[in-house]
Amino acid sequence: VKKIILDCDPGHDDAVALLLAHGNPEIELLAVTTVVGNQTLPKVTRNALAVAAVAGITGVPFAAGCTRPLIRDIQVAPDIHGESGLDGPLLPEPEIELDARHAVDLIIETVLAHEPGTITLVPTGGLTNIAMAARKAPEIIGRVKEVVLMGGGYHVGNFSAVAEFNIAIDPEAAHIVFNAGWPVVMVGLDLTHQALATAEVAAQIAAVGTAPARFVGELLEFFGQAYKDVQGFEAPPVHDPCAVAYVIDPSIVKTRRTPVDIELAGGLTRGMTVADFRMPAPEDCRTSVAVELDHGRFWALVVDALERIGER
Ligand SMILES: Nc1ccc([C@@H]2N[C@H](CO)[C@@H](O)[C@H]2O)cc1
Ligand SMILES: [Ca+2]
Repeated sequence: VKKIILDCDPGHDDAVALLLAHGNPEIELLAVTTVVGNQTLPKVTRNALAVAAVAGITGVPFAAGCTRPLIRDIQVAPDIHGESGLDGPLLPEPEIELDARHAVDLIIETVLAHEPGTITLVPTGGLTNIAMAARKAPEIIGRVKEVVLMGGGYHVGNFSAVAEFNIAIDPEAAHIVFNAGWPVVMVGLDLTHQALATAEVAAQIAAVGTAPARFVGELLEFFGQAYKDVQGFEAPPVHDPCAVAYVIDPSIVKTRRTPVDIELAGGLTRGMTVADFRMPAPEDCRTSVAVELDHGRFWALVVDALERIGER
């Protein structure tokens, strides 16, 4: 079993990542933390609790984190996720109470409470909480097994020509996370743009025939229309569950060990994850980038998780 902390900004694809983590038997979800990103902190936090209610997630602490990036002003993404951050389906009222701790403290306490090298951090939003945790308690850096994050891209951008949203909204936080010294697997847009929720995928999800599956169907319908209107995609790339899928079964995502650093000063390139593919990768390189997705096995994991969740 792989123990993870999911740090997210739900967000349609964050919601699918949370359901995959909850439904897959290989994953032990130790904590869920929220961070400002797709929408403001109150909205993404409410959305995370709503997804928990849809799937019947209990006994897992949910804590809210940073309300704004370290340096930059808040920049949300209503064009893709809507005003609520999870537009499309009707959102149920929360069924669990938010943990009283700040997300940064929950992350630190959870890592320190478990054996070193047993917890994987899975950030699927901006890296503000993760950076703050590393700064407040540097002793967690050596104890985290690895950071498997959805963010960045070595040949693809969405926030700009060369930068990806999760990195670009808080590049200083990303710089801290990529340079902290723990192993980092960057599941970027080069990979997640292969995770398209095609009509066939939507049909497989609908065939599960449960309320949570219908909820995901409605999420993907809104997400798909937004991606079509705003970014001209025929089918939406469901980014965040790709990071969870890598933790479940690394053979589903081909990676390459490659130095990656974050551009902080550039005009055109601010927030860019600069990957250095020159060979050979330095011996001390602890960052990898995701290159190729097994689309069929990825979506089979998502459908399987929904089947296991059942009617919650
Ligand atoms: N246009 C757009 C903006 C932000 C996101 C969010 N940021 C990441 C993809 O850039 C994912 O985590 C997703 O939740 C997706 C699309
Ligand atoms: Ca996200």
